Amino acid sequence: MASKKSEQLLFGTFSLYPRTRPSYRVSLSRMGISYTNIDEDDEKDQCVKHINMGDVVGCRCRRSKMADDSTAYLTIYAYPFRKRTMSSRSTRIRMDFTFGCNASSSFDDNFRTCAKWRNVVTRLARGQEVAKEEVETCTLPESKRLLILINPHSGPGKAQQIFEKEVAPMLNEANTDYEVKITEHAGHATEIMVSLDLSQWYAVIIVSGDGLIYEAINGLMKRPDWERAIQFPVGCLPGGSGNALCWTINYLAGEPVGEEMVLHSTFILLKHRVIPMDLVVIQLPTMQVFSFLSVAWGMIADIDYESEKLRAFGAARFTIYALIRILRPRSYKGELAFLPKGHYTPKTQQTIAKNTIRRLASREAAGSVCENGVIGTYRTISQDSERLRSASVPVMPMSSSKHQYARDNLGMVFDETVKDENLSDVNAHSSGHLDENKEVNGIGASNMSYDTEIGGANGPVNHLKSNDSQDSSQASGSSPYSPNVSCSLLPPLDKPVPSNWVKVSGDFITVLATYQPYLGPDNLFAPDARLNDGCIHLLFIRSGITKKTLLDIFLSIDEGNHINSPFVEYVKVSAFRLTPDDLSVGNLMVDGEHVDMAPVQGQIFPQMGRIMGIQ
Ligand SMILES: Nc1ncnc2c1ncn2[C@@H]1O[C@H](COP(=O)(O)OP(=O)(O)OP(=O)(O)O)[C@@H](O)[C@H]1O
Repeated sequence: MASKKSEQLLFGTFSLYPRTRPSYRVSLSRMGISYTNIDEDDEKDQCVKHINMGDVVGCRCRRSKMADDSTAYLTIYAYPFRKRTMSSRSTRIRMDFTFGCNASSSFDDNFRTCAKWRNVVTRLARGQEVAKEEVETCTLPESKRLLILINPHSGPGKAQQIFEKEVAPMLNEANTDYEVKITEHAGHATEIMVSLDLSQWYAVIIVSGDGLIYEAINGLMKRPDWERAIQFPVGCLPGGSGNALCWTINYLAGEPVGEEMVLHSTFILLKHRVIPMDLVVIQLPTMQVFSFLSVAWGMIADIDYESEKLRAFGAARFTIYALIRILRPRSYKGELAFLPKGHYTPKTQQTIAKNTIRRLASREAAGSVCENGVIGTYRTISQDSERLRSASVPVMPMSSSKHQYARDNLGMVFDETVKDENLSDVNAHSSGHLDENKEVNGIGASNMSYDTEIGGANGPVNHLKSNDSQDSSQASGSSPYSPNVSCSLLPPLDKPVPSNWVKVSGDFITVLATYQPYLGPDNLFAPDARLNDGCIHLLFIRSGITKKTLLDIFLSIDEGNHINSPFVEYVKVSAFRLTPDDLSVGNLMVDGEHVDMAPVQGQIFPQMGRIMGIQ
């Protein structure tokens, strides 16, 4: 396996722009690109340098603006980890490497060489397999556009600016075609997803907070073809104030969280991976929604909803409001019922094993290796190291016979939108002779149609099929729930839960059902949760604890240590029901959206959706 990764696929002699000397021997393997100075006169800089394929997002061929220059250029864009100054933490930084090919006196020949390298590098950077015998004929991956939905009012109102300044340049580096739509009103993303011709797009990318992701997912579920539509990949970039799903995706991908979030989230998108994501069907008396994040009641819901008035503070609004609510705690009466995944033992009867959480300690990246074209990161967990992402591969094979969306082969487009500042690292040392926008007539044109896609949607998951044992009232046509998803574990809300469910009643400070580790910046509520682990992670805190204890619990959420508290019950379940006693007080939040206070129940639907991420 190791030898296959290091197998040399291509090699050649190049210069390193902007200099024409020395010459470098450059070789390409599945692990990356290595280059060594082979100019005997130049004794400096003789060591082998390596660009890790896992760090590469894209590659472009270019030519000089000088008409008589026959050199063709290959620019590789990579985002390796670098230690931050004055910090033990690492974040990715942008680097570009431009190799000049001048082996022939003919520009066309040199360009063909660069195009061959570009095609192989682009595929490897996206984690696609390239066999040695395919190298000579390898083309760019097929292309479909990304639909970018931007909410101009999310978070501090900077989503559009963030996209234009930080995201668009990276998409261009990776030759990714996209179209931007700015949402015009609340509910617009739902409308777009209800009527979108999904076959024309690779994925929808939400540049907003979790509210717009919720709209997009529920828009897909409103379609007559919802069973297939819900498999349409959704990606996200942090433009809101909470951005819980972005935190989760970065965390589970082994990328840094909380620093340079836009850069790291975009980096993940450019790997073009799609992975399954659990959804939870949430039923209230008058509606049914499809949740990807959480249901919160009590203190956590109060912080989320009532801190809206502090929106201008960005993510800090949650911390400020949490402190206010810890000083003035409220409790709420109700009954919580749930169907545990295994045997449930209340916390008071358990031995609390402190410091045993296998959390991912995401800020302690210790190094990186490349595997399957994706960088894998070792993170320090206590004294051990745990390998993340080693098995990361495209979820949906390109050749899947179940692929439902017609492939869209776009013609060659030389990207006119790439601005000179994308070349700044190179041009800073040059007289700006490279001309990326100049069309290379006829050369390799058939190879230069490009594609943002490696996967696409798979066929629908069978667990969504109707189930006759489902509650009859919902199947009878009198149900307010649409579409008629088979919730075999959930009785009608006005009927008692089955006897194998556990019931807990009394006064609660908060109840949280979540299916993602992060629920917001530094809010690692369920450190063990994964995007597709088939579990609802149910946490609840009962009243009767001191403000100091409550403060300690909240202060330990950023590392996920709160689940070790004897006062925090934590259980993995398949379904739950929450019945508040008094519907006139408190807040109920589904995925951060406020809903009318009412009894609520939910059931997990493993791998119902698709998300762009790396696992
Ligand atoms: N053009 C618009 N004008 C007003 N509201 C909009 C517009 N586009 C979308 N919305 C609404 O804005 C709401 C808030 O968006 P979103 O949740 O994405 O951001 P946020 O609340 O800042 O982030 P987070 O949920 O991460 O805290 C959504 O419920 C959405 O319906």
